[in-house]
Amino acid sequence: MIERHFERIQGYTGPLPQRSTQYAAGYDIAASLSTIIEPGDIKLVRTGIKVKLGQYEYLELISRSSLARNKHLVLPNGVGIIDSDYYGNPQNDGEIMAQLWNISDVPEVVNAGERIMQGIFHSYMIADNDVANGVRVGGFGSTGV
Ligand SMILES: O=c1ccn([C@H]2C[C@H](O)[C@@H](COP(=O)(O)OP(=O)(O)OP(=O)(O)O)O2)c(=O)[nH]1
Repeated sequence: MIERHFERIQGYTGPLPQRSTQYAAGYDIAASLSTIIEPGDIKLVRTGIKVKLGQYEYLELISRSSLARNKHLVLPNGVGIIDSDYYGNPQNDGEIMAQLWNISDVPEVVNAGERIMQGIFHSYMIADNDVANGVRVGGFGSTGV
């Protein structure tokens, strides 16, 4: 059986991500800490959540469309990819981080408990001649420039 589920990072007591309707594709993910993002700044917002994935699976992290409309916060990288080997990494235990860019000219506040992202499970394929054998130690540039 493939294990695929969300877990809390140690110390976080908030809710686990949920889908809001029977046919929603995305699991809504909330900020775990209130964060102020200054105009033009990009910040990593904590979620308190990690995700256990099966082999050849990833979680696609997309912002909720209301976030851009209501708060002028967007993902500068378009989408975030949460790799299965990010789970439990020695740097931050695999905490899912929302990388948010304030495109307005006023400071914007993300409140703890506010649903900001959605996570969608996907599977992927690899090439026949794939030789990758590195071990992930973190995220956000941990494998080099
Ligand atoms: O929005 C994001 C994007 C990435 N990550 C985490 C999970 C992912 O598995 C890891 C690496 O992401 P990515 O491969 O996109 O970043 P990179 O800049 O290539 O860094 P690395 O060298 O660590 O792979 O960082 C997040 O928490 N949120």
